[in-house]
Amino acid sequence: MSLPENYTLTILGAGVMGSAVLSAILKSKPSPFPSHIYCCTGSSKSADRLQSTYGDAISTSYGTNNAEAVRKADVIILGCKPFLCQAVIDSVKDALNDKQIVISLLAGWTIDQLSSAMGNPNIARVMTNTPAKYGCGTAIVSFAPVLQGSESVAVRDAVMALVDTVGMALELPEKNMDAATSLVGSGPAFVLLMMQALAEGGVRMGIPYEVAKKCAAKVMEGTAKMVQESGEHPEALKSMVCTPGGTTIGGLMVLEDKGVRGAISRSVEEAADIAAKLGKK
Ligand SMILES: NC(=O)C1=CN([C@@H]2O[C@H](COP(=O)(O)OP(=O)(O)OC[C@H]3O[C@@H](n4cnc5c(N)ncnc54)[C@H](OP(=O)(O)O)[C@@H]3O)[C@@H](O)[C@H]2O)C=CC1
Ligand SMILES: O=C(O)[C@@H]1CCC=N1
Repeated sequence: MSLPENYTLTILGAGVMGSAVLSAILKSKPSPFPSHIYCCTGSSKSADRLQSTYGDAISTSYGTNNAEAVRKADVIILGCKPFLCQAVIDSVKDALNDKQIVISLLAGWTIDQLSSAMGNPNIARVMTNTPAKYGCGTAIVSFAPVLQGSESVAVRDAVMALVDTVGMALELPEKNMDAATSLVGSGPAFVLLMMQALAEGGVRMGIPYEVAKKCAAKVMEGTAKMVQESGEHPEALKSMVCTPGGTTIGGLMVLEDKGVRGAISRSVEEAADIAAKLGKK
């Protein structure tokens, strides 16, 4: 199984995540590149907004007109909210066929659920995040059993190339997807809370907010880069910051006293538990 040369891509539910992935694809121009991209929404207002943002790189539709865009699709990126998924699928049911490749961005919906709802076994389940829009997102990809064989290597490569445009795409078994939903999908919100708290600490001590925000963002960016480039364990890098009797060890002791480390780890666990329940509602 492989993708047709000039394939058509339809994003069914091109909201925050669907359009973040669209931006990444348009910017990176992966190969093979779709010859036509359709973006489907629920409302005319959202369709108009997408059309004015992306111009003639895409065609848009909404509501009952989405069926036509879905009928033409070789690849469908499913980007609706989990609780609307069944209704969205039902609204285009007659336009679906079992040769299409479906890339789901949804939290909670398993490959089995998607497969039976869409009448199609060719599912790639993806969890990515909002930084995708800027090409610095993360994505975890799991393939349905029917796409795991050597005869589907071209499809897997095409899907990975498409998804890798968000920044970084890694493959994991589906059993890790709820954890990935939390770590990768929700992760930016957890990090933003930490970033805002760092900035506010600076403001509390007299630094103007705009400067504090820039510093907090750059400290996080720089620290992330240092972890990636050095390959060192974060604890080893952390100990290099701690001068004996100095400022950092004092600040870290407050964080440990308040249980921040456990709270962050448990927030990942809590969000993953919620993800596991989302598709069952
Ligand atoms: N937001 C995030 O950070 C992340 C979200 N996700 C997952 O991504 C998915 C989408 O979330 P998000 O992008 O935030 O949601 P949005 O609400 O931003 O996007 C949903 C999209 O679906 C469209 N839609 C609604 N009804 C229909 C319909 N009948 N037919 C076609 N399209 C329709 C909406 O159009 P309209 O605007 O007209 O209503 C909108 O474009 C979710 O399943 C979520 O779990 C995954 C990782 C991160
Ligand atoms: O909050 C949510 O449910 C979605 C999934 C991951 C990020 N946002």
